[in-house]
Amino acid sequence: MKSRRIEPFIDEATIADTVEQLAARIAEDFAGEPLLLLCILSGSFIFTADLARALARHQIEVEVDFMKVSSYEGEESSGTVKVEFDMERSIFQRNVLIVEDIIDTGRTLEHLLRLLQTRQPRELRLCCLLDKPSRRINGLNAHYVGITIDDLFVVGYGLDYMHKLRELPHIGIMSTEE
Ligand SMILES: O=P(O)(O)OC[C@H]1O[C@H](OP(=O)(O)OP(=O)(O)O)[C@H](O)[C@@H]1O
Ligand code: HPA
Repeated sequence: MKSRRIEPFIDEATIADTVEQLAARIAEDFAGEPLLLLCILSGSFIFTADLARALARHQIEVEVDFMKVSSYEGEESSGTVKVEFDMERSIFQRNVLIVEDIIDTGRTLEHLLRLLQTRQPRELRLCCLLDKPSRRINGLNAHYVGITIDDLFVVGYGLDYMHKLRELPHIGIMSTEE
């Protein structure tokens, strides 16, 4: 039977510093302007909560909305993103910041950005805590990137392995061994 091993990777203090630095940059760019944070469920729920509070410390008022999407490739559905459930608010002529825990291939975000652009936001930007650029299949880049990592499978701080381990306060590298 395979056993699961989780090796410490990014500790709580480093995550907190990273969130603070991201908030400082975002606050500089959106000073005095309203901002709608779009939390992409499920993995981003912890990051979004921390980012929203860090932005409040920088006097940025936010609204928070949620969306759940899944991307899939197949003969018929290639190139689409399935909206599992949509956000409540209109983004027409609003400043929107998509909040993601991780960008891997970039497939999910490429499709989501295309969909959201059709709703004509004033400004649409992307913030991710973790970025795995070596896995990218397209030219997608986030405006705000927390930490760039190698091609590793990471868990914790919202990131899951088979719907588990999201609750870990730090981020670990998961491997399986016989
Ligand atoms: O760049 P990509 O290759 O598209 O991968 C990134 C996506 O994968 C993860 O979500 P996942 O589909 O695992 O769902 P979850 O957030 O509910 O865990 C992550 O939260 C991103 O949305
Ligand atoms: O490294 C990862 N961990 C968890 N979920 C993910 N989705 C894309 N990459 C990852």
